[in-house]
Amino acid sequence: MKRPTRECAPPNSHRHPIMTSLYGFVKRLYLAFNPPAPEAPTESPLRFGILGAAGIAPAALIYPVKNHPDAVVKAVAARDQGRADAFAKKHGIPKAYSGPGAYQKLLNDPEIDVVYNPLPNGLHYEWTMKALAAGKHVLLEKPSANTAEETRKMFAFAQEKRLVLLEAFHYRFHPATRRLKEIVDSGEIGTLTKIEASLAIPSGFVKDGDIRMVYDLGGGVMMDMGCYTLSMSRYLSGAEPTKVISAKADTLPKFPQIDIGCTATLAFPAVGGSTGLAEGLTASLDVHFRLPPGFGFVPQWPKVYARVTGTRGSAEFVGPWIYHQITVESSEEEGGPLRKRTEQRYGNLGWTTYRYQLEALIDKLRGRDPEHWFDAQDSIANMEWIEAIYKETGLGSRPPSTAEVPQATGT
Ligand SMILES: NC(=O)C1=CN([C@@H]2O[C@H](COP(=O)(O)OP(=O)(O)OC[C@H]3O[C@@H](n4cnc5c(N)ncnc54)[C@H](OP(=O)(O)O)[C@@H]3O)[C@@H](O)[C@H]2O)C=CC1
Ligand SMILES: O=C1OC[C@@H](O)[C@H](O)[C@H]1O
Repeated sequence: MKRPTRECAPPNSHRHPIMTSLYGFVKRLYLAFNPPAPEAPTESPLRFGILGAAGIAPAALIYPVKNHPDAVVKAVAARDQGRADAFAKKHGIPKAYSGPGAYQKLLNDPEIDVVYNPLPNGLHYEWTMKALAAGKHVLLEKPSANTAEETRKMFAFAQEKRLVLLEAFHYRFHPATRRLKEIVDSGEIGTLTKIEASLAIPSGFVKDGDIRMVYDLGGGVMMDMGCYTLSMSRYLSGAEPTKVISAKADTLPKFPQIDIGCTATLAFPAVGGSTGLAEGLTASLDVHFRLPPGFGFVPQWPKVYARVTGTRGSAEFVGPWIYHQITVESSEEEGGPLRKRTEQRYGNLGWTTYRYQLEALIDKLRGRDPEHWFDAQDSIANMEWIEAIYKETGLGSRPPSTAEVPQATGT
C-alpha cells in the first residue's frame, strides 16, 4: 500500500516567489530534522541496528525512521561506552552496545532485522559480511567497499542468504533525480554528448583526522564524493563507461595516498539509454573536499551539480537532499532557439532523499515493489570504475580488507 503523496510546494500564491521558495526551504529543513510521527504505525515494525555512532546516522536513518510507520531503530553499537550511551540517549534508542565486541553483539541480537552500516569505507566489507552471516539485511553506506571484488562478494553472499543488501545511494530514490532521468531519456535535449558532475566543498570541513583522510579506511575524495558523480553519470547515460580517458588527483605531501581533489574524464559507448548516445559521449567528474579559498581567504562556494548536454539542449541539476532545481534549455531542432524552464519535484512534504531511500528499502523488505531500486551489478560497476579512476591517477585502489569473514559458498 502506498502512502498518499502530498506536494511540497506551498499553496500560497499571495507570497513573492522568492519568499515562497525560502519558506519552502526552511520548512523542508525543519521537517528533515523534526519529522512528524507516522499516523498509523504498524504493530511489528522492522527493527534497525546501527553499527557505530556515526555522524551521518541521524540524517540518513534515525530521522527518516521516525516518520516511517513500519520501522524503528532498536540498537546502536559504538566502541566507546560513553559514546554509545550518549548517542542512544540523544536519539531515544533503547539499546546501546559498547566495548571491543560491540558491533558483533549488535549483530547477534535477535531483535534486530536490518543493520545500517555507516562505518568507514574500509570496514564496510568486513561488517557487512558479518551482518549477512548473522542473518541481517543491510543498508550499506556508499561507496560500498574498498574494492569491486569485495562488493561482488557482499552481493553474492546476500543473494545466497536471501537477504536484502542496498548501497545507500540515497539521491537515486528522490523523485527529482528520476525526473531528470526522464527528461534526458525523453529525447528533449537530443542525443547526449557530454555529462559533467561535480561535488566539491571548501576546505575546513574535512579535517586531518577525518576517516576520509585515512588510506586504510578507504579515504580519498573519489571514494567519498566521486562515487556519487560517477554513479550519477552512469545512471544518466544509461550505459557503462568504456574507458577512463584521463584522471588526475590532487594530494598533499603529508597525505600522499589521499586524493583531496580529483578530476576524471570517462568515455561512454555510442549506444545506451533510450535515445542513443552520441559517438564520443564523455563524462567529466570534478570532486574536491578541500577547495582552496580564493585570494587565500574567501571560501569557495560548494559545487553540487550534474549537467547533461545533448544535441538539442542541456539539463542542469542542483541538489537534491532537501533542495533541488532542474534547469532545462532545449530547442525543437538542432541549432534552433533555446527555451529555458526550471522544474522542482519535491514529492512528499518534508521527505529527504534518505526518507525516499528508506521507503524503498522497507517496501523491498516487505515484498512490495519499490518505486525505484538498483541492483548488485550497479554497485559492482561503480566500484570497478572507481578503481579504474584510481589506477589512472597513479594512486591505486584503496586496500582490500584483511579481516577473516564468512563467504558465500563458491566465492
Ligand atoms: N549517505 C550520505 O549522505 C553520507 C554517507 N557517508 C558515509 O558514511 C560512512 C561514515 O561517514 P561519517 O558518518 O561521516 O563518519 P564518522 O567518522 O562520523 O563515523 C564513522 C563511524 O565509524 C566507526 N569506526 C569504527 N572503526 C573506526 C576507525 N578505525 N576509525 C574511525 N571510525 C571508526 C565509529 O564508530 P564508533 O562510534 O564505534 O566509534 C564512527 O562512529 C562513510 O562510508 C561515508 O562515506 C558519510 C556522510 C554522508
Ligand atoms: O553526501 C555526502 O557529502 C559529504 C561527504 O563527505 C559525504 O561522505 C557524502 O556522502
